[in-house]
Parts: sequence; C-alpha cells; structure tokens
Amino acid sequence: MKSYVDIRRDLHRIPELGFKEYKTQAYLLDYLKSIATEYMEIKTWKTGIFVRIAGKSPTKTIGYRADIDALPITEDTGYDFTSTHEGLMHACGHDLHMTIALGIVTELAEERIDDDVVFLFQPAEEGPGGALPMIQSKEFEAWKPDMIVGLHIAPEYSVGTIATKEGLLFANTSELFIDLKGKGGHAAFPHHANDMVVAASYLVMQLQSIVARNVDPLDSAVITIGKITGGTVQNVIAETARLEGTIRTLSVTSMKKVKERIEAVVKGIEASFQCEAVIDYGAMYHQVYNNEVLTREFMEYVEASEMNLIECKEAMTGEDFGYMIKDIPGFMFWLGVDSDYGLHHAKLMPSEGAIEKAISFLVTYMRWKGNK
Ligand SMILES: CC(=O)N[C@@H](CCC[C@H](N)C(=O)O)C(=O)O
Repeated sequence: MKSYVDIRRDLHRIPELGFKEYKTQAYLLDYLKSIATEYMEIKTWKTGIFVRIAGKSPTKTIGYRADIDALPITEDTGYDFTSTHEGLMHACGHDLHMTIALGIVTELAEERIDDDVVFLFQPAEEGPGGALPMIQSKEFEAWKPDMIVGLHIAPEYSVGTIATKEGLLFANTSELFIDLKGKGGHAAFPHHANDMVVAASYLVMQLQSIVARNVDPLDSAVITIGKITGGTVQNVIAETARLEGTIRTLSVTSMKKVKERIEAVVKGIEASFQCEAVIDYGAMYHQVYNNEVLTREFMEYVEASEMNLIECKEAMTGEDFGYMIKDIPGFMFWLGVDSDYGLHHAKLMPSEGAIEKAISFLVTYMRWKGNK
C-alpha cells in the first residue's frame, strides 16, 4: 500500500485543468477500487467522482468535498516529483485536498460509522466551476447529504492549525474578460490607427479606480487583471487587446455596483479610443457562507482537540463550494500547511506533514459527528 505522501506526489505529477482531469480521475478511481468494500459505492460524474459509504445505522448523511483540478502555472518548486504536464501545476493544493479525502475514505471504509458518508471529488474549482453542475446532477440528488464539509490549504498557517469562522468566509467572485478592437497600423503612424495596447493600459488603471472610488471602503472589493494580451510585433500598432481578470466582493450589492461601473468605464474607453469593447463575465461563484451552528460546533471540537484553532477573518478568495453550502448546511475551513510561497505561486510547497494530521483529525471528527 502506498503512503499518503506518495499518493500526493503521484497526483502532484499529473495536474490537469477543469473538466480535463482524465488522468486524475483514473488515478482516484484505481485507488478507490483498491480499497472498496461491500458498503462502498462509486459513481463517476464527468471528470469527478462520488463515493458513498453506507453507515451502520444511519440517521443522516455527512458530505465531504475535495476539488481535483489544477492551474495553468509553470511549476518552479524544484521538486523531484514536479509536474510532468508542461505549464500546469497543483498550485492551489488540490493534490493535498484529494489525498486527505482519500485518507478519510480509506479509514471510514475500514471501520464504518453509523451515518452514511458521501465524498465528492469535484472537478473545475479554479474554473469554470464544477460545484454547481455537480450538485444539480441526478447522482448528487440520489445521495444528497444533510451537511457538508470542505477544506482549503492555507500556506500562511503552521501545520496543526485550523482557521475558520461562522458566516462569511470567502468572497463573491466573477471572472472578467474584456476584448478591445481598434485599428492596427504602422508603429510610425499612430495618427492613422487606434492603438489597443494604449487603450488597454488606460482601462487597467481606470478599473482600479472603481475599487478606490466607487465601493464602500468598509465593504471590500478587488479587481485583478491577471493577464493582458494584445498586438503581434514590436513595430505594429495593436488592433486588438484582451484583459483577463477577476472581480471579488464581500457583498452581492457591491458585485452589482462594480459591474455597472466596469460597464460605464468600458463605454468611456470605447468613446475615447474609438474602439469596440466586449465584456464577458465568465464564471461566477457564490460566496462561501459557513453555517453558524455547525461551524461553532466544529470550532469547539477543534479547540478541544490537539489542533490549534484560529478564528480568522473573511478572505477575498473564491470557492464554488459556496454553492454547496448555499443549499446544504455546511462549512469550509483553512488547513495550515506552512509554505513560504502562497496559493497560486509557482513555488508553493505545502508541508506534507499536514496530510496525516488532517486525515487523523477529520476521521475522528467524522466518527464523533456521525456516531451520535
Ligand atoms: C481558493 C481559490 O484560490 N479559488 C480561486 C477560484 C477562482 C474562481 C474564478 N476562476 C475567478 O477567478 O473568479 C480563486 O482565485 O480565489
């Protein structure tokens, strides 16, 4: 039997983008089949997987979700188990999320609890969003849990730490894509062209002013443009440019306001640069709002355990797990993994010591919660 660290390393080598997690799904299925018992059922859904372990005398179903996709980042960790998929990396810790979930499945399959347990290995958390279609599936409907739990690794906390809070934990998000089309031309004759590199540069700066000047400072918002493309070569004025980014807000009202302002600013760019602009909001995620009762109970449980509890502030990260706990009582928490580099960084190196600790803690928690 492989160790959980080896499993994490295997998964780390094969990062895949949302809804393309073919090798990851095959790896997870192989493992799950190798530990399957008569009480365990496995169903695939797109590139994801549902696993159900029937309880001994169930009164409810406990859900546990792990996301399985990776990011388009070129890894720079220097690991000897570095990504074998060029330009892709598990830079958000989903390799650990999956391994921890496999560990819990293994333990609970070996020694069942009273309640039923359903595991969701969910594709496409980074985009375009697998949680919503997964919970709308007939497979989910058949095994719908009464409560659901999810975790996310936290590089800034030490191993052995759990951080969470009641209520709002993660922001509302919306992707943002803006395509600009002007008039290309010779670099030496700007007066005969409408330069979309210049238009895009103005637009990026004006977008930042929305956060500074249109959002209530006590109601945080973020607009990040993570990618700009435009033009073809150094001595040709760019006919097109594209901005790719994301919007984060703590309130739904601010998201609406930010989008209205983006549309107004983009109209201004169209007028001043005589160009055409198309806005596409891509995938949107519902905020992660932790169920007060379950979260408080969980925090008390953590406090009484060998883990260290931090009551954290909300963060501007997004998570489509927010859709799951919109309809089902549940919560998400941060798991400390102590890395010098943060989430979405090419050098993210979570401490593997967090894996066994998390499995053992969560199995104990599930036994406590599911044997009442
Ligand atoms: C935990 C985490 O890092 N989640 C991602 C979710 C991204 C959603 C979407 N692609 C977007 O950028 O809006 C995050 O970046 O917070």
